[in-house]
Amino acid sequence: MSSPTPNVAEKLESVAAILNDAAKGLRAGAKATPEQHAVLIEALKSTVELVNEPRDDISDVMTAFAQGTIIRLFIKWQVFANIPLDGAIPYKDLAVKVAGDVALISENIPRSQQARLCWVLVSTGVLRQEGSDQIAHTIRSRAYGHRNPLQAMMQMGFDEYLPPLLALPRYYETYGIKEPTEKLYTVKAFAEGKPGQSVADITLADPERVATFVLAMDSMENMYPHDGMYNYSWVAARAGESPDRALIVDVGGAQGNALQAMCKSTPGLPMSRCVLQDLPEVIETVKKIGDEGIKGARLMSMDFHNEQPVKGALVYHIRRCLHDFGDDESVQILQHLSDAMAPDSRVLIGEAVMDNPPARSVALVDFLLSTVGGKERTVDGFREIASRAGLKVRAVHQGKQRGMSIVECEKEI
Ligand SMILES: C[S@@+](CC[C@H](N)C(=O)[O-])C[C@H]1O[C@@H](n2cnc3c(N)ncnc32)[C@H](O)[C@@H]1O
Repeated sequence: MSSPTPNVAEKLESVAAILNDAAKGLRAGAKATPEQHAVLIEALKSTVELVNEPRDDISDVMTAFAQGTIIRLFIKWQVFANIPLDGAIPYKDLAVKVAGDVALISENIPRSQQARLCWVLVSTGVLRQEGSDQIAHTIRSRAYGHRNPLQAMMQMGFDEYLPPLLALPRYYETYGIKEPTEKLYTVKAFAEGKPGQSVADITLADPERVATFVLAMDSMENMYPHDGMYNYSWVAARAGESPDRALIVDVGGAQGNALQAMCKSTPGLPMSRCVLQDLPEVIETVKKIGDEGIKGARLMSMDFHNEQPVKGALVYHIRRCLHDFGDDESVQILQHLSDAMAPDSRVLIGEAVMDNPPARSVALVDFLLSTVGGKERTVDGFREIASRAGLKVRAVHQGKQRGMSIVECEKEI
């Protein structure tokens, strides 16, 4: 490492203080809040980046490639599922168990190969080796052992986003170096050899992909909390005015976690006056395996590219949907809400609002979204699409955690 500059030295001292606090908290038995955890992770990552030299960056990138690929393979081959939750298992027993589940492994992958793959994860602390021949879970690997939102998130990240990234050089050679906003000619469609098909059509053609997508949404709920950004008490206060009026319509609301959080944190806001809207495949899944709480809402299949079927609701909430689309389509989606609104209705857009330059997580998501024709936006970007849809931004409500805000819009009169 070259000698640190004073700035780097100061930064290292400030990280030392953060680490000291974290260690004290651990000793006192306190569980870090999500905000404290985020501060710690950001401090550690940004410090590594301060001292990294190019060869360290390259090594980090290669490690991430290898680790992500092996985790994905191990999910597919049921390797994580066959490591006991407590204690270790000899590599040779694991190979036999996995071979029992997936014939391909016994034929094509020698036992030693499994250890080689495990060793990468052992070297990065995802798995733990005991002695010279046994392997065990760590807190970082257990979640990949069974079907759950985090496992689905990892699977979706790899399967849905890596192929378009690998296709980017060819994509730009083919279409030229410009913003990929064409909804039928996305990087994803190109990567899958399906130019001319929308991302939704490509994904919806495969029910397994949809199921993984729906499940992965659940883990994103924790990454993008609902609470603390917007106070819905004014909606509850108006519930008695007209009993037939929908109070909140959650457009593209997936399994309804946002509605559940709103009703839970707002006394007097009844779920029965809320509407959960999503594509038919998603609404059917919610009807079958959704939380009991959300089944109290009106569950409505729809397509937000078409006319909004619920007219005059007090609030149209649309969270983490517009970022999947370029400006023209987002304007069209907002226009359908604008057309359905009463003069006192509000549209609440839940999205990351980008700073310039944006935080790491927002910049990353924005880049990934570019492969499906979507984008994150700055406040001005939201003002522009709102105004094109006949709406005016009243306020931007920011949460404690960066990465999610509510952009509150009203009809422009
Ligand atoms: C990124 S998810 C966001 C889900 C949820 N609002 C949240 O904040 O976690 C986008 C949602 O939009 C839904 N969606 C996509 N296209 C749609 C369409 N044309 N009409 C209605 N919903 C759609 C998806 O099924 C998915 O549930």
